[in-house]
Amino acid sequence: MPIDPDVAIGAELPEIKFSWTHSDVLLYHLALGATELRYVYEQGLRVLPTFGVVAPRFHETAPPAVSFPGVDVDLARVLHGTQEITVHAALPAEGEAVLRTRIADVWDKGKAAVIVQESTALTPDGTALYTTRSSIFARGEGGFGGERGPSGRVEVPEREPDVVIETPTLPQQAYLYRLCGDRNPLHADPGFARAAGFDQPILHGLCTYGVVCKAVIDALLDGPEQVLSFGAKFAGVVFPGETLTTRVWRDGSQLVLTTFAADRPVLTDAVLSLRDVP
Ligand SMILES: CCCCCCC[C@@H](O)CC(=O)SCCNC(=O)CCNC(=O)[C@H](O)C(C)(C)COP(=O)(O)OP(=O)(O)OC[C@H]1O[C@@H](n2cnc3c(N)ncnc32)[C@H](O)[C@@H]1OP(=O)(O)O
Repeated sequence: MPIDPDVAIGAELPEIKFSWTHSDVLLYHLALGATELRYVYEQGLRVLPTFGVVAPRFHETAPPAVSFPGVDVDLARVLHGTQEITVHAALPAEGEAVLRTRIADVWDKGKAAVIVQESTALTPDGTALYTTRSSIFARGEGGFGGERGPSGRVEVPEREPDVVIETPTLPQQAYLYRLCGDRNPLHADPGFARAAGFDQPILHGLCTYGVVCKAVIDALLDGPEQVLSFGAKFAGVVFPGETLTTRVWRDGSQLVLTTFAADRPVLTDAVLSLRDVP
């Protein structure tokens, strides 16, 4: 059975020990389309909080395998569903850490399975650097008799957005972003993309996630250190070269946002929470 929730839920995945340098951070920022000196030059480098989600596998060159205890799914069926990161302190430009991950839930959506993972990155002295919660949406893998799970909708205010941000992506964005540790052929190989049901390769969800987080920081915040957490649902695919339109509402100590590509929602249920920076 490709999915066995009794085995999967609660399973601990092997720890990942990892380290990163300025060069990794610079490449990550460039792959998001950064041109600002504070993101692309090692002196005075500011680290985007979303770097945390790619840092553990940054040097991976093989396509990801969707194979965990109780889960064995063809990569072509899988889409990134949701992503959240909470950074307990601003990320340094270099360091080392260990990532501990468990499968938190497996939901049965009938036509799909949603596999939820939670991870914590700890520094060598045991301090929690950041935590993440993410899900993958495995098409055609539902119907195993599991619970349906929550719908997880975030209310968007009815008023007009406080700010609207336009962010172009590059035609070669996915080719660049592959160098940040996700060599899923879905983002480069037209034949693989067609077999997965798309007319052309699609952009990595985590690339959209990083591009939008950066755009919001640059438009509205004092810097990346002000982000406590950022979570979003990948509600629609983005094709490299499309322009992203992000509608942002201020809501106390958080920002609620929705991102569109053309008129299609691509990031929904998106909330960026602010840290009090002294
Ligand atoms: C170990 C490594 C593993 C590999 C990790 C991934 C590697 C990466 O390289 C892969 C990627 O980056 S893929 C690119 C990023 N992701 C996307 O583009 C997905 C975009 N989303 C979609 O196409 C649709 O929303 C779609 C198709 C996701 C859902 O659309 P529909 O089929 O129309 O579903 P819908 O009828 O709207 O909802 C059915 C139930 O599913 C829940 N749901 C919907 N979208 C979800 C999402 N994105 N994440 C989690 N759950 C989601 C709905 O809530 C609904 O459940 P319920 O009825 O209980 O509310």
